Amino acid sequence: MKMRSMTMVEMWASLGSTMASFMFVWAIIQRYCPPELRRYLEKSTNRLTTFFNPYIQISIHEFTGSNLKPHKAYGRVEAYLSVNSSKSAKKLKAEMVKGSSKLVLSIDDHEKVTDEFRGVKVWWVSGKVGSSARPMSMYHPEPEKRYYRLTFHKKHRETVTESYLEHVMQIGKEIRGRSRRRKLYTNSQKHSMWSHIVFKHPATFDTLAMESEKKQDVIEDLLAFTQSKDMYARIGKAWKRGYLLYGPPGTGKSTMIAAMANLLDYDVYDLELTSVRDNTELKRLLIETTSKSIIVIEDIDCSLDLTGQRKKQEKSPEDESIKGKTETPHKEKKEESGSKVTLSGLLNFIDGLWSACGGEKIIVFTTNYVEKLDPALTRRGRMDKHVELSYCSFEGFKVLAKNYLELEAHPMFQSIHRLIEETKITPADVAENLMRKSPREEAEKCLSNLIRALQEAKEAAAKKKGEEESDDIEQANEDAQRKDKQESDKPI
Ligand SMILES: Nc1ncnc2c1ncn2[C@@H]1O[C@H](COP(=O)(O)OP(=O)(O)OP(=O)(O)O)[C@@H](O)[C@H]1O
Repeated sequence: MKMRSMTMVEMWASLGSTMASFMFVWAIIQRYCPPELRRYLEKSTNRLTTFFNPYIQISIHEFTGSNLKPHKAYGRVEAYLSVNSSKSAKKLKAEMVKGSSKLVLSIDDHEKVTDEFRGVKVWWVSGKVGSSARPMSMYHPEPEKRYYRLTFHKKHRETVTESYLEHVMQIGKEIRGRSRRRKLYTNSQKHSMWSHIVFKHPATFDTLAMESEKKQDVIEDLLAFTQSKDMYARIGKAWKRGYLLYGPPGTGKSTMIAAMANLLDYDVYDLELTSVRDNTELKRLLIETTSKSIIVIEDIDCSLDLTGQRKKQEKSPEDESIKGKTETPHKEKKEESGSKVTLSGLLNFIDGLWSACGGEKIIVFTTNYVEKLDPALTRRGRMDKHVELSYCSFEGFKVLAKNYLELEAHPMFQSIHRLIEETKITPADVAENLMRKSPREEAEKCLSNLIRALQEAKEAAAKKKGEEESDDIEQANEDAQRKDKQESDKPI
């Protein structure tokens, strides 16, 4: 027994001295060897260890090369590990994501976690390079480059590369989708590029004042669109759908776009056409939009003189550039935009080759004056669905009364029902009257405000109609007198 323990001690002592000698030799090599020989030795040692090492490693980097955008795969691994392995990790990082009050946990740098998939054990470790390395310059230190490294036994190569990684990507994508904050993009004139803020709008189809049948039709159309990827591929059509929302100001066109984005969980790109310099810039902005998004051009009739352009285009080549016209008798006059976007550029934007890039996109145009639009723009195929938003009906009022006053029925509803059917009032005006001016204001007060507004609107309409009728009579009299005079002036 004594003999055996002596042997162990000796063995450890000899191993220790071998290690020490090896380290010494390695230090000498590092210091005195020419770089070429050192690199050769490093390579050979690496090859040797790899040959004997039964484990395989896969690294997933946040950035590679000169890429400025982080790799999707890195984000998905991060999301996957934050949920699946953060419970077993001993060192975690907690970060507050901008715009959210929730702390997001992820495994800390150089922390190792274990995961299991179909009985296969794998290890993940997070790391970073760059920050501690020599800075590129005092003013431009080399940015930190983070990565995740996956280690597994070589006998599981097939399971890991063919199934496990796909599983991680899939789950990571779902987790990111759930925690994703949607964005509202707009194109700024200065840099002609998209800038964004977090998109938060409370509007839903439930809070939208609109006939329920019409509403249901739009909801079904939108949902059918999102589930029709295969159908679009089969018929060889780009996976996009055009909506034209039209109706008087204050009838809920913008509100409906917000409800659409909330229903589908899409980002919104609010395209200010008058800020787009020309067709090339329009194309570039389109290419930069991501999938699962709604691209909106509001008040299309005010953004460009589309009818004027069409006439000119009939005479001149297609690509003739015409200055964006901002004049409109109905809307506020906008500043001279200097935009050279043409109708053909806009049509290309909707259904040219580039419009198919990215997939799953909805394009929405809004206008107060549908009759002013060029038919080329609104024809089916380009604008697949035309939705009219109109004056408030009694059904619409009931939605607003529920939203604003939490009322589903009230004796005063009867008068409102009668008046609203006889009057043209926008949902925006109804909403304005139903809004409590202070938290203590009684619902009855708001309902009487609305009744008064409806009566005033009815009287104003009757007065206008009376004036128009007397104008018509006056005009008819004048016409008759002129005709009589012409008759009497005729030579007999
Ligand atoms: N159909 C509606 N349902 C619910 N709220 C509405 C509706 N229409 C208007 N509103 C209310 O009126 C406000 C203005 O409406 P919105 O901006 O959606 O109208 P619009 O038709 O887009 O007007 P414009 O043509 O002037 O852009 C909204 O913020 C909302 O509070």
